[in-house]
Amino acid sequence: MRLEEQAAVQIVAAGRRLDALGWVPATAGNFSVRLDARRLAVTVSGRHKGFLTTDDVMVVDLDGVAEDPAKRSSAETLLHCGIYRRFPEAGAVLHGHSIANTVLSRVAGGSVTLAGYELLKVFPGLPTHEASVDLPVVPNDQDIARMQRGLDALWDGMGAIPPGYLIQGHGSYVWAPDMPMALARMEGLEFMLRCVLEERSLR
Ligand SMILES: CSCCC(=O)C(=O)COP(=O)(O)O
Ligand SMILES: [Zn+2]
Repeated sequence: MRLEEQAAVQIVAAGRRLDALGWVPATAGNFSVRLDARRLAVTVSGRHKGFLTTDDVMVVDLDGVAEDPAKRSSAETLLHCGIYRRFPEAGAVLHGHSIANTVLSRVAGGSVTLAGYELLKVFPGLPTHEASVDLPVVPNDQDIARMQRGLDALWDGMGAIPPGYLIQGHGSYVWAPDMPMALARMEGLEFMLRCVLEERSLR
């Protein structure tokens, strides 16, 4: 199977998985896989991510320019490109809109601290639960290029950058070296966000 076809199959399967978990309601969410040093496979804009076919995946370059100009890539393509440009180890990117990530992103301020959870081990460099990750929360913006510039400025000022972030009132982005690992990170992250939400509701 060609690299593009393999990536499309992985993206279709990821959509089914995240839809089953309720994290891509309506036409929310978008996914991508890096193909090589300058290209990625990404979802077509506006499709329901639980019902994707391989035709709903297209190829763009790291500037977001489509190989097939007849297709329109995700409205958030430049956020995927921003991750692949910045993090050479990133091989797959997932974006979802869960209730937990949306609610927490609205009440959290500039970051959500995840501390003491066994599932922190899904993130790189955290071999124990005795760790803490400050997940950045950035303002939502319909100007995606401007949002990416804000992220780049934020990352410039950070030491260790966690492989994910939240967008206020919008959703989460997570990346990893490949799609299975990106799915694991998203599931781990969403589990911890749900825990944070439930713990807050007990206070
Ligand atoms: C109805 S969801 C609004 C757009 C969005 O946030 C999203 O994740 C999906 O956009 P896309 O263009 O990738 O389908
Ligand atoms: Zn979105």
